[in-house]
Amino acid sequence: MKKFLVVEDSPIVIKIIKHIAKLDPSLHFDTATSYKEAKTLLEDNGIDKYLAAVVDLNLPDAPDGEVVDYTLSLKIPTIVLTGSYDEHKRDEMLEKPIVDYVVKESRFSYEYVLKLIHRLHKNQHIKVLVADDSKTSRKFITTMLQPHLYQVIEAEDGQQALEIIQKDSNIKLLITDYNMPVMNGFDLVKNIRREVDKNSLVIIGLSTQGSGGLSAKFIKNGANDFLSKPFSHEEFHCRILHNIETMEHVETIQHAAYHDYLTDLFNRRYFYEKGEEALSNSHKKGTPTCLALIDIDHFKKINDVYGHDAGDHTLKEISVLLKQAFGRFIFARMGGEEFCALMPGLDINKATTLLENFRELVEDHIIMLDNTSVTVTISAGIASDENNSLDELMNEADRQLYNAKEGGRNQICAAS
Ligand SMILES: Nc1nc2c(ncn2[C@@H]2O[C@H](COP(=O)(O)OP(=O)(O)OP(=O)(O)O)[C@@H](O)[C@H]2O)c(=O)[nH]1
Repeated sequence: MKKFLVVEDSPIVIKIIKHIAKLDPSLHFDTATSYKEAKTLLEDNGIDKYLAAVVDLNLPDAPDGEVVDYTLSLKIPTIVLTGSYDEHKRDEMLEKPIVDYVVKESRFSYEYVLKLIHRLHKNQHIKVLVADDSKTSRKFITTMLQPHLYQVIEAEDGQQALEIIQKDSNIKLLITDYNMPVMNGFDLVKNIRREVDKNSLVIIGLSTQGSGGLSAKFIKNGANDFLSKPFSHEEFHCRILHNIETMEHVETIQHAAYHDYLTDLFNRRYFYEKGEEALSNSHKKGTPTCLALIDIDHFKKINDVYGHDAGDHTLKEISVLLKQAFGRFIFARMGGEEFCALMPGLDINKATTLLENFRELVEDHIIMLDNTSVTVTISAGIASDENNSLDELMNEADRQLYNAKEGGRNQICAAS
């Protein structure tokens, strides 16, 4: 992560920021104790070195927030961190395109500033679409989003917005007006929700106050939230932040629910959910499908001889090879040293060839441990689909895996 710049003359404040930032190894910052020093630092290092600036309003050579104007003039996202709460000053600052205005009240204020820095870092990868037929309104919203480093795209009507979203799955937030030509905001939301759910794209509707429950209608049509015009700088950003963070939390939970903690491969739950779906599609289309159960041979020995950490490392290495070999299929760590792959489109001959290649890949792969290196082998059982259920395929593959183990391991057995 890029560095941030702290412009602050109080040694105590610098010490607190240093202390809190130390707890997070991804955070790095430079300090300047005056306007002059900040200027020299930015001229010497270049503005691209900094993600953002955290600026005190009252410095010996800049007593009235002059550094804020300076960093903003360089288009550096600027967070004001001030010791005094002055309502007038605060309103004056929030008129400028600053990221936020934070009062040094407690440890939480500093933690909040560092959270903002992380947010700015993440925002760089978030695409936002602003749909409004009024150029002035679009510009107004874009101007509020840009200091927060979002990638902003604009659309002039609902139809244009829909087409942009259909083409670009990286758009994570849509801010849309209601009244637009060609397609209005409600129809836009309804159309989007046929394809993209609330956890993949946040939609915030814009409604004008006194316009007869537009906000509720937006939500009923599938928007995550709404903003009533006119809204304040802080309300705008709080709503956006709240919704984006909720989406990110859901993403984290979904990832944890479907992935194995050690290897980050998909887990049994994912395999059964996606596998049933894929198998039923294959049955409908009449395409062949094979299922392989793969098991590392004598894995217990790795743990016993080299320790549990070496065992974990081996599982991770084999998982990387699995991703390479089965990346286009549905595959998962089912538990322990057992993996499973469902291969729609492959008949038994093609599946056997793929598994044979994988067996050789594993056999030839050298796993580096702390003081030594090892190789392992795998055995696998393959079952082919003859309108069988996933459980039946699994049982047959398990019988074939048993044969492979009994036959001396390091081999593939397939149901004929
Ligand atoms: N390090 C590590 N070991 C694990 C993990 N999950 C399961 N194991 C170990 O995997 C070993 C599996 O041993 P067995 O079922 O006897 O199988 P094996 O030694 O591979 O022998 P065969 O399958 O018959 O070739 C056990 O010792 C488990 O403790 C894990 O996440 N990490």
